[in-house]
Amino acid sequence: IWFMKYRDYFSKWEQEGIIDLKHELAEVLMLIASRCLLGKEVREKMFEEVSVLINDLCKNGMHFISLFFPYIPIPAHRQRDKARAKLGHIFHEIVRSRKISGQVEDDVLQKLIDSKCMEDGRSMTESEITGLLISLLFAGQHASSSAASWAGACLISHEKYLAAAVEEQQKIIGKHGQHVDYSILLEMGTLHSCIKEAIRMHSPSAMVMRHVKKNFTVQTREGYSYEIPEGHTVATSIVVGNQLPHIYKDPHVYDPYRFGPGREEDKAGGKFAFTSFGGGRHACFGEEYSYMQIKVIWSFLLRNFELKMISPFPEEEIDKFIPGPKGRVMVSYKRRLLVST
Ligand code: HEM
Repeated sequence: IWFMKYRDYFSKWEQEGIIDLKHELAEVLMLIASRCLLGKEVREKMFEEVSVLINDLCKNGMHFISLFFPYIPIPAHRQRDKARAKLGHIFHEIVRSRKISGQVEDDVLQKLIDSKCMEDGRSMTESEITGLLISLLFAGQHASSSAASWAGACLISHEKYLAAAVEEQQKIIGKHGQHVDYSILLEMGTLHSCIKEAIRMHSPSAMVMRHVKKNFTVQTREGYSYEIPEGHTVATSIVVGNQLPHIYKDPHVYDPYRFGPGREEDKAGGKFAFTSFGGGRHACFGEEYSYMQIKVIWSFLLRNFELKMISPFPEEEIDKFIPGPKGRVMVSYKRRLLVST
């Protein structure tokens, strides 16, 4: 499904041209989210409307200030709340109409409708389903779109790794032709490392937070001890963690081979060395899904287009808690069809 969606989407590109990579990837990922998460009602009848509302939600609800003061009355929060209310109304209606008509679909929305509460076996209410669906979209779509853009910006700007990723695609085409499936995606080790390195350097999530349920002690590498009392909230910076020089050699250098055989700096660094997807019981459950969809996009683009970055390498959106590349990421493209080596 993903491969077909991407092929359809990118078929509207001309023989050659210039695009804003960030905008294109956000659009195509929204299409995928609407196919896999939201269901055919949104896809067929209200894709435009829902895309605009989700964009409003992401644009206005991702400021750092929202993390600490989520209800502070600022214009961005008013826009966010308006979009959330409208989305709530739309999903409420969809869930209600599926329940009344008995219509069953193969999507995440249906899984939520059919699920039962572990504690008392009851079904979820329409407003609980709506809330979960929106938080899934919020958690997934925006982070994946940021990661896919960073992955592209890093790849296109580093000729050595771009060439290695293209060569890997050529070898895979030699083995499997243009067909791509789950097991073929697993063979794309170089592309996987290029994406992972972009996510390490430009993590879509800035920090992970936990509420302390029991006192505990933290021991630092320098030998200092800190008591963390129950009731406190602790936060760890993913950005700092992913750049620690005792774990990552030359952490500011884009070097996808650091994850490869013989180095595996993330694994050698211990369980929590790579925290872009968090860790422990509440680690991101969309990690594998994200890598898969970003690999499908980038294998498709590498096979079908020659790409060149024509704007400067983007800065981070430091005022957002899911930071993407700041401004537009302008890329020129030319169609090609990659063949095996
Ligand atoms: C590159 C893309 C993504 C990144 C970088 C990312 C990152 C994160 C991070 C850092 C957390 C917090 C983990 C923690 O507190 O330990 C998280 C949680 C979560 N993510 Fe993702 N995420 C991505 C994509 C997705 C996708 C595609 C989905 C769903 C389709 C998703 C669903 C979730 C959910 C539901 C949680 C909450 C888990 C819990 O609290 O138990 N994420 N994600």
